[in-house]
Amino acid sequence: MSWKTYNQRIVRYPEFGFSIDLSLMDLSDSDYDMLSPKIDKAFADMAALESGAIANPDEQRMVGHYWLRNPSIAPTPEIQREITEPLESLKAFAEQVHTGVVVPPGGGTFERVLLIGIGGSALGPQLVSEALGQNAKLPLFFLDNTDPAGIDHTLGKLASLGLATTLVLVISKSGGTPETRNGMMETKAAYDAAGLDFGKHTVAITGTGSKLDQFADAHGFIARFPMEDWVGGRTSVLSTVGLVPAALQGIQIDELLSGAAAMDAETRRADVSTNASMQLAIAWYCVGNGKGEKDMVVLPYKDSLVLFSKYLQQLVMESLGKEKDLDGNTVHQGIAVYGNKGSTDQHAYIQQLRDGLNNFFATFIEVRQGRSGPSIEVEPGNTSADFLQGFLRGTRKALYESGRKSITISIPEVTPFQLGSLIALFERAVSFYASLVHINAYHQPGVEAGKKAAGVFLNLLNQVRGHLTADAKTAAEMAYETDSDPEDAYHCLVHLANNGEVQMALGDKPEDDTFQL
Ligand SMILES: O=P(O)(O)OC[C@H]1O[C@H](O)[C@H](O)[C@@H](O)[C@@H]1O
Repeated sequence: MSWKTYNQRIVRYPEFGFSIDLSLMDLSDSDYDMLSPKIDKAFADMAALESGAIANPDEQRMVGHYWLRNPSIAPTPEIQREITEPLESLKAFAEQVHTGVVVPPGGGTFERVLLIGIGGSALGPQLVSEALGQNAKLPLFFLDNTDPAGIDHTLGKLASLGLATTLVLVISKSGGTPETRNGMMETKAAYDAAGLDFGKHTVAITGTGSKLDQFADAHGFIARFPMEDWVGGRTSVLSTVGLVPAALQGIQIDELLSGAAAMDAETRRADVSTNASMQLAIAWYCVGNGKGEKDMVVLPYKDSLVLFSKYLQQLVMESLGKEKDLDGNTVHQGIAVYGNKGSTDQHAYIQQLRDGLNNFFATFIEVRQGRSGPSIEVEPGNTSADFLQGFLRGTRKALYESGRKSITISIPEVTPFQLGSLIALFERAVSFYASLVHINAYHQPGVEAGKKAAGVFLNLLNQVRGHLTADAKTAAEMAYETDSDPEDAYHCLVHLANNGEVQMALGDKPEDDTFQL
C-alpha cells in the first residue's frame, strides 16, 4: 500500500466524478504485458460486438445492450428504431399515467405498480428502485417467485391499498417463464375475485409474439412494450424492462441512459491504462488466475446500493459461469459473487474475510457524499458519514494488511447518472473478461437443465395424483404403479400431504410412511 502505487493504479473520469482504485490488487506491469495479446483480442471482440457481430454464437444472436444508450452505434436503422420508438412510447405512457390520461377503469388514478418478473426481468428494476425510488411517484411492489405464501403476502398488501388503483407490469422476455406466468395468473385471479378487469390494469413487456404477448392481446392489456432478442435478460435494465418501471416511478431515465453512455464512451477506448472496465477485467483475471479462484465480495458502503451485489450475481455468474469455452473445451468457468453493504457486514462475515479463508477479493463501492443536507455530530466533532468513511477505509486497510486484496470504486453520490455508469462499467468488464477467458458470456444453457428437471417432477406429481386412492400406499407401491423411482414418488406424496391433498401416516422410516386420500 503506497501513495506511489495509489497514484499509479487509479483510473479517474473527473468529468463525472468517477474513480477506480486498483492499488490493493497487487497488479504488476508484467501482468499487463503477459495479458496483452488477450487484451488486444478483447478490445477487438468488443468492437465487433458493438458493430453487430454474432457475439452470442451458441444462440446465433447479436449482443446489443450497449446500443440501448447510444442508438447511433446500432448496426442498422431498423435496430435504431427498435430502441428509439419504444423509448418514446414508454415515456409518453408514464406521462399519461402521471397526468391521469391513462387511468383505472373504475376511476381515480394509478397510485402504485406491481411488477411481476424474475431474473433479469426483476433484478434490474429492483436495483433501480432500491437505489433511486425513495420518492417514487408510483411505488413499486414485486412478485419475483412462485412461492404462494410470498404471493399472498404481496397481494394482501396491495388488496389493502387497492387493487383497483394498482398498475400491473408483467415482464418476461421469453414470455414463457413459469414463475412469472404463475404470478400473473395468481394476480389475475385476485383481480377477477375483486370484480376488476385484469387486462385494463395491466401492461406487458415481452418479446413480440411471445406467449405473454398473445395473452396480453387476448386480454386487452392497456399497453405492451417489446423486448428484442439481442438484449439478454441480465443486461436488460436499460431496455424497456428497466425503463418502464423506472419511468413510472418518476426516475430520470434519460440520466440513467446518459450515465451508461458516458461510461461506455470512456470504456470503449482501446487504451488499457485509462479503461476502467478493462482494468476490472484484468484484475479479476489476475486475482483468480483466469479461473475464478477468488470470489468477488461486493461491498457498497451505501444502503441504497444494497441490491447491487444481487444484481451483479446474475450479471457476472450467469454470464461467466460456463462449462465450455468457445472452442468446446470443458473449463467450468465463473466468478462467485456475494455481498450486502458496509459497514453492516463488518458485523457479520467480515471476520472471516479478515482472518479466515483468503478465497476472495473485495469490491468496495464508496459514495463520497454521506447525505444531502446537514449532519448532526454523533459525538463531538464527528458525523455518521465520518464513521461510514472510516469503516470503509479501515476495513480496506485491515484486509490488505492480512493479505486480502480489494478494488475501490468511488462515485460522488447515488444518482440515475451514476447508477447508469456503474451498470455500464460492470457490463463491459464482464464482456472483456469473457474474452480474456474465451467463453460466451451471453447464453445460459445451465438454467435449461433445472427447468427440464422441474418438468419431470411435475409430470410425475400429476401421475401420482392419478393413482391416489382411499387405500394407504407406501412410496414404493406408488413408484411401482407410476414406474418411477421410490424417492421421487415419495417427495411427490410428501408435497401433496403438506398441501392438503392426501393424508400421511409416519412410519419408522420414509419407506414405512403411508399415504391415502
Ligand atoms: O425474462 P424472462 O424470459 O422471463 O427470463 C427471466 C430469466 O430467466 C432465465 O433464468 C434466464 O437465465 C435469465 O437470464 C432471465 O432473466
